[in-house]
Amino acid sequence: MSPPDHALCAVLTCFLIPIAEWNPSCTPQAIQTGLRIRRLKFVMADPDQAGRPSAEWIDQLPACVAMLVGDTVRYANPAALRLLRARQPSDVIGHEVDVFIHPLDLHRALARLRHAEGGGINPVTEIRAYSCDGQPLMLAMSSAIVVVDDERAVLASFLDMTERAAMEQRLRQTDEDFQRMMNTMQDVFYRTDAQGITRYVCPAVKNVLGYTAEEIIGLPAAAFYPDLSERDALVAEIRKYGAVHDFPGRMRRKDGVIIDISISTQALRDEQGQYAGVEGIWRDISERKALERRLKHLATFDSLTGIHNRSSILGILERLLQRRPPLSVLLLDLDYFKRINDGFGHAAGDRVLCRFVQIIEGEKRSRDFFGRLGGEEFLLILDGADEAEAGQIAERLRAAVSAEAIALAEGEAVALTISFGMTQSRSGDTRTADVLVRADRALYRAKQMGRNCVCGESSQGGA
Ligand SMILES: Nc1nc2c(ncn2[C@@H]2O[C@H](COP(=O)(O)OP(=O)(O)OP(=O)(O)O)[C@@H](O)[C@H]2O)c(=O)[nH]1
Repeated sequence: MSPPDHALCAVLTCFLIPIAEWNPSCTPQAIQTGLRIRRLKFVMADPDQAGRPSAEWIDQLPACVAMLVGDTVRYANPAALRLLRARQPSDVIGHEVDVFIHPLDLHRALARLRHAEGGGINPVTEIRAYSCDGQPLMLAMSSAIVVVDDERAVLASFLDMTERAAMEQRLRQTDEDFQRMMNTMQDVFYRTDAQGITRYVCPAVKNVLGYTAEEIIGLPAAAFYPDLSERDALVAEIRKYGAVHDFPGRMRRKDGVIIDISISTQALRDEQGQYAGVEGIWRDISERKALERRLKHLATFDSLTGIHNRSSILGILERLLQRRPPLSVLLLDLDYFKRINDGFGHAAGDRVLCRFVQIIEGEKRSRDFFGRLGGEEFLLILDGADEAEAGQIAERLRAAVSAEAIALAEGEAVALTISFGMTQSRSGDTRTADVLVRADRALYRAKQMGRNCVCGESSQGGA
């Protein structure tokens, strides 16, 4: 094989092998044909006639082939002309090669084309190029020096990589966008496989759980749940509905602290439709949960004394009224409380209120409900207590309060007494007001009778 035969064969083989994979009609036989380079004849004089090789097989090649003499294109096969969007061969043939090469790649490309002085084959390189109508192209080019008709020429073969380059660029861009998004996310994006092993987790996991993504990837997601039944419930829900939104859960941080999270995630399916894991987001909602708990507490409990507030205790009473009697209700009102405020100040009055609540909390039964209706008026619900039992309990509470000299900050102490109005629920009671009106009437009588006593609906009260 002469050197030009060898060179063309090698240059074309660089591309024909991949081309053969794309186009089964391009067989190794076609590559073999490349050995007939000796029979190429080029008409160098007329550009329109130039480059008509006598061997027509080269015109049939799907690979783009061009021949340069000096820097001028002397031959381009139809595939090359199509790629360069030539309307006729003279759009390419007879032109300087630099017309078709991007200025930033020109130096490198020409150096490559001229490089094969030693008779070697230039390895494939990618260059940016232009078609005849100025469209940008990305070409993969290989070349070799050949001698044709005693003239030194460069044989170049190239493939259109424009689509692939654009696709790679899009992929790179998509990947960069994804990484940027992941790096700036506050929430944790994650993916597990069908076995629940964490396959991806974004860097935000460091802020949320205290672990780096590398520490977590490869571990079972279940390892971070303090209660496995919570994770099982999540997975069951995802398998059932395909996705969950704002699913409540908890996770254990690296420092052992349990945090509240919200999970929005969906099931992944493989090509056969089989469950392949989950992909979604955890959001650290510890602050939100703490705020919710705080708001709920504020909405339920009295801020000064910590017991049920008015709406909460009346809600409990309403609920208990639906049940069967016996149910007793005590209305408690501090006696002459205004004098304490006036004599020792409002802050001392607050201290007395708090201590009074502590005494009642300590004396009432654990099943009883105690709440502040407002000011110095309180409600105690004695579930399951009839009139006799309720009377005994009320008397015990009254005695406990009056027995204590309540200490004030200034080293002083004050005596406190309570008046009680007591009533029992009746089968016709449907509204809290029905019960409260009777309790209030009884309390009024207790006040009338000199205070520090318990009055029922019919009783005369006693202290
Ligand atoms: N320190 C304090 N005082 C309160 C609070 N809520 C209501 N009070 C006071 O409770 C007092 C209630 O006075 P009154 O309605 O005259 O009742 P009283 O002095 O207890 O007299 P009787 O109920 O008739 O025995 C008023 O001085 C209110 O300002 C509170 O949260 N803190």
